[in-house]
Amino acid sequence: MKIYDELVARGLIAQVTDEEKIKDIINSGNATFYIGFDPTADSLHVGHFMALCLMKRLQMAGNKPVVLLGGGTGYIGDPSGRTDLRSMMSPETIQHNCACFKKQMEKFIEFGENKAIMVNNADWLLELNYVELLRDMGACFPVNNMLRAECYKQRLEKGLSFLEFNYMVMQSYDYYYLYQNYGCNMQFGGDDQWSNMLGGTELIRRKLGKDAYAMTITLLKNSQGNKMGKTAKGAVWLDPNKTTSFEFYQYWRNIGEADVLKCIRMLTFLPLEQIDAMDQWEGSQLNEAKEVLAYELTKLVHDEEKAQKAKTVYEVGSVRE
Ligand SMILES: N[C@@H](Cc1ccc(O)cc1)C(=O)O
Repeated sequence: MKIYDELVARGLIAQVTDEEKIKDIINSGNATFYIGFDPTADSLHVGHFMALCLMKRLQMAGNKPVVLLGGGTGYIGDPSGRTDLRSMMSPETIQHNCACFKKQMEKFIEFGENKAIMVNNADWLLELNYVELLRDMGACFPVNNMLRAECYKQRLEKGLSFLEFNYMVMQSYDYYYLYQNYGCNMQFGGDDQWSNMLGGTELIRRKLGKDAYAMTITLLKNSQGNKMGKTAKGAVWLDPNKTTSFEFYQYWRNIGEADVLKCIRMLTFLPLEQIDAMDQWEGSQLNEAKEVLAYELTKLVHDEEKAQKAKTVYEVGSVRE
């Protein structure tokens, strides 16, 4: 099975700009694609993990990943899909968080010559000149379209500042910059990023007369429609100092029966045939499926030994209860 069909079968694709083209490009390993990560905390979380896994899947199919750290966009803060106003981060916090992200990402993605590359948009965004940017790019952003963008929907009722409204321009500029400097022809991101990504493809089309593509990943939601990867204590982090390997294991081991196969499909690297066979499982077998999910993910994020240990501790705990 080619990579595009695998992504479909795993339920990972939400929206695409041009299905046939994207299919063609990623199946033949001709994409140089990027995903941006804003340094909003000092650790990556489950949503980031999904994006990194997607990068890995595409890299395994011969495509070239560009990881973009949002050391520049972090100065603004993406309002997409958020109801609340983000607090502004200091330059020190932004840099610290970028360094934390970098360290964690190196565990998942192979960087180096002919492998993945990492860039930081602080390198080009922070030196932009305001008037020059407005003259160069401003005409490519129809405000009437921007105001209709899905990502601002909730904000238009509650208030959207000019600062946040400009976020889309920055992300679009990134794509335009990476297209020109790295031959980047595709952008991936969470489904809440769709409008920002279209801003970029449109900018490239208007400024350069070229086609560039965008695809979003399905947001991980449970059967009740709530975003997954959150506990009462907050996000499920990848940093073992913030979420221990046991807590991480426990989170996945305790998810709802209705969600377990979907998560295995979307998040693990187990072969699809093996997952399809689990589709018929019911009752106590679903417990076994949860064990598979928790084990596989703990192994990927932490390591095999930690996964084994968490599994044992969990079993002992549930026998005692
Ligand atoms: N806006 C993205 C991060 C991002 C930043 C810069 C980009 O060019 C692309 C993506 C997010 O909040 O998840």
